[in-house]
Amino acid sequence: MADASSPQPSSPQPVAPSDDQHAFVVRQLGKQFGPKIAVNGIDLDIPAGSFYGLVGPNGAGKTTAMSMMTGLLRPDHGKVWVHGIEVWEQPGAAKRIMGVLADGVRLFDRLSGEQLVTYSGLLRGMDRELVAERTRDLLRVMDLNEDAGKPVVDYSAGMTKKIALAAAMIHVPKVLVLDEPFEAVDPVSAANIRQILQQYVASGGTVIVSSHVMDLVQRMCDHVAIIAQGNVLAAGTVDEVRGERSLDETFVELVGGDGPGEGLTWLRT
Ligand SMILES: Nc1ncnc2c1ncn2[C@@H]1O[C@H](COP(=O)(O)OP(=O)(O)OP(=O)(O)O)[C@@H](O)[C@H]1O
Repeated sequence: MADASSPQPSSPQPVAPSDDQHAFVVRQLGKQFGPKIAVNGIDLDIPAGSFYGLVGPNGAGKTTAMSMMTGLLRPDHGKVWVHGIEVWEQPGAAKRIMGVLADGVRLFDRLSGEQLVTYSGLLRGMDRELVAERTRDLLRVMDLNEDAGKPVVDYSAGMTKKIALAAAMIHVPKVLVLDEPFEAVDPVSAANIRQILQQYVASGGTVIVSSHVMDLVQRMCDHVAIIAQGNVLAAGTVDEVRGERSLDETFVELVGGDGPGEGLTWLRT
């Protein structure tokens, strides 16, 4: 029996990373909404220069985790460092080195696409001419030139995703955190965006994407974490996580793919 006078093992304390090898270090990060534990004290180590996929079923806690990692949603507990900067201690410094495509966060959608991207650059304190030059490039690669003058509120879902992505990139952050960047985006634009992100990673940047599309994550990412019910079930390089199987098979096995049983017996024609 443990001696009551001897020191008791304390719960693991978040430890600040002392190196710059990690874009993100996440320790014991948690969030609860009423009775629902959305994120259950997760740990993640995201190497600098990696293309990192966060995958999980609907409601797994991906958006909640990403929001806490990027300073958009205050955690109940735990800590996050981005390139060694503690996000909730130094939010200004942390946000300066991040570009974020958030899910469900309202944009200034009365602005035109061009104005929105320009505004993002100017808010970051960038030089006006540089902003104009990069805005032109971003609108071109996102295939939004023709709609540059249209209010974002009138954009389609895919166009809105692309303009928000452009706004997240204009200041050349060290880390891009993108929640479902390809959702609703057409295949040609998605291929362009993938190529841009791959070049960005090759130049030393880090990309973290959430996605439900396992095939895409397997092809595009070098690291992956599988999240379900607020817990990290597996994390590492894509090859470590999937082993001999496809990522899709690993995902279904880890997350549980019993299927709907008899399904909807009445939905027959
Ligand atoms: N603001 C909120 N209030 C109450 N519950 C919330 C809130 N945000 C998220 N949740 C709940 O937390 C859980 C995790 O949600 P989250 O949006 O993080 O999942 P997700 O993995 O991003 O899902 P999806 O892939 O469907 O976007 C869900 O059960 C969701 O209903």
